[in-house]
Amino acid sequence: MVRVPRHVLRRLLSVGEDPDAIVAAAPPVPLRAVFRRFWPYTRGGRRWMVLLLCFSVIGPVLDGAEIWLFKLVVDDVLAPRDLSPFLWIALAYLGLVVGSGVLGFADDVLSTWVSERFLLALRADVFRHVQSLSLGFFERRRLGDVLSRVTGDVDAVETFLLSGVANALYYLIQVGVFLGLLFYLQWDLTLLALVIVPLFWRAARHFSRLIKDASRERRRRSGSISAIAEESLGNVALVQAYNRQGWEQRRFERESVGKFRAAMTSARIRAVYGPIVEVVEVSGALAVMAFGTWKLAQGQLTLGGLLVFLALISKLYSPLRDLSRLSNTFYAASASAERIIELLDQRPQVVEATGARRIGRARGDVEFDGVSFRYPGTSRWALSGVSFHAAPGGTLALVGASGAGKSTAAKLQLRFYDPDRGAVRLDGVDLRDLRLSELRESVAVVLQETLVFHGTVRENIAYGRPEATEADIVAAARAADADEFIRLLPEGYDTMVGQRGRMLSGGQRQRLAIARAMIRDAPILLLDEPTTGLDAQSGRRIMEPLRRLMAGRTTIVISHNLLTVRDATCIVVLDHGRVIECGTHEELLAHGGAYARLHRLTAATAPTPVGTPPMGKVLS
Ligand SMILES: Nc1ncnc2c1ncn2[C@@H]1O[C@H](COP(=O)(O)OP(=O)(O)OP(=O)(O)O)[C@@H](O)[C@H]1O
Repeated sequence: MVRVPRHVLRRLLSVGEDPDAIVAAAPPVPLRAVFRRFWPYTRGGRRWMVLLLCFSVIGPVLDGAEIWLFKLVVDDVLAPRDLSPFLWIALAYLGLVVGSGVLGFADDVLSTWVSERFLLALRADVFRHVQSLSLGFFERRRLGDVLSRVTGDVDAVETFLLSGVANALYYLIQVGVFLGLLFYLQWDLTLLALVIVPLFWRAARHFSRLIKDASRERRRRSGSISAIAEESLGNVALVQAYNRQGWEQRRFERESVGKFRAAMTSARIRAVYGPIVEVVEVSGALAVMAFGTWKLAQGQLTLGGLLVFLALISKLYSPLRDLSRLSNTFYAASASAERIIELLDQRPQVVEATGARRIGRARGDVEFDGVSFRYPGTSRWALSGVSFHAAPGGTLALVGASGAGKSTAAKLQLRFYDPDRGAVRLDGVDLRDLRLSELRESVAVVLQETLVFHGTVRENIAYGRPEATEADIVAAARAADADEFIRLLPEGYDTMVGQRGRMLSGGQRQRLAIARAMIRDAPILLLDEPTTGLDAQSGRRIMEPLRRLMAGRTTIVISHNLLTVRDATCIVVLDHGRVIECGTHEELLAHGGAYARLHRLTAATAPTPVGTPPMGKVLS
């Protein structure tokens, strides 16, 4: 016999390490913990599961009865050559077939219903949970991997919990029924047939572990593939402009090859496992046949009895084999379950305090009081002892070099993160004591990168306030100076703007964002570089709607556009996370510091303040 060296076998049946893992594998979770975790999602379908269980008992009983009828045909009709009992045996057989058909139909429909309901509940909950996570989670994780968990891995959990359990029970019941019949027929032959069970069990345990490793690697690679696809297709313009298609392709292929290898390892494990199980099974069947033939010769068994016994043995071995295979399926599916559990175990960094306060409509008094903040996992302070105050209706401008901490301050204002030291207050109340939904309702944002959803212009504006009427939408669009261009679009307010608003120009997207903020009618307005990416003319064009939007609201504006900054009630100059200057335009000019330097330079380089070079280049 050819001996395969151990190390070759190990290499064939196990997955290698990946030193440059794009997506890390989820921590292992014991099978029992996986069950406990997902069992609650079966709520609502449990009584139907009991019914399915009854079907599982009835099914094998009907199967057993069919085989029994075969024994009667051999022993009572064929052997004595007597046709008289045939009619009722034939009728019983027909009845059994019809019964099995009806049962099969009910079983198929009901089990699909139970599984799909389970998936519905789980998927909705996973998505709800992911939505509840703080911005920090999404800034750390690869979006594609999260998507692959929410879609692909969720389905695998169903295999684990419902189909898996249902099948396991079904097989167990089959084994029980057939074992009962076999013992009734010939207890000594049955005992001999059962010798193979411990062998089955050992093989299943060993191979399941190998399968689990390979499946874990497969799911991890699926996550990496989704992540790369999402990143490169989402940034297709950048990829093409920099001719990086080849590089992206190689990254994608590297992960795909990883998945392919893991799939091949799984296939090899299953391929080795199949014949091993078969050899065990055939040995058992042969032993039974030999002993059975001896008993037949001794006259201790009829021919019909032996044939039925052998038919039942194959019926018994089939669920036994399926049971041992199922353990492979269980372990494979548990690799996906681990990825879902890891997702569900993520806790939002920002949580609403119990008994959080309601403030109703805020006045718009914003205060940063000695705020220091470090992004999780970093050692540098993004903000350090930052204090400023914006009175209701006032405009506070945050200026500073790139990386000075302006957007971070905006994130803290929206409570995407909590400060490590100090406090951010709204109307004198620490944001941590406020209801999160009320805080967010108090703020309307217009971001640097305007977010436009795939949908109509109308839907995009109404996103700021879903209950807005048609008149509100048009009024907001007019105030945002967007009504005119919207009416020129092919279908006016019903025009689809494409994913991320691709059908619109940068300035049009920006005006749509202003209309959305306008309709929200919040007391606080957060403008993060609202004129970035716009040419001088478009930049100037949105100034007027912006001013209309800012009127009567507390505005925090992060801008390089000195037109907005000049009018601010207070200008805060940030540098490396610290406030280095603070005052009105005139005060800061008179002070002759960083702001005055910037102003001199921008005045010298640009005729109008709109479209000036980034302040970062000057301050840093
Ligand atoms: N999610 C993050 N995780 C870790 N560090 C971050 C994160 N976001 C920003 N930083 C770091 O925090 C610092 C402040 O960044 P921030 O985005 O607030 O700067 P900014 O003043 O808004 O810059 P810009 O004008 O270029 O938008 C930077 O050093 C940046 O590298």
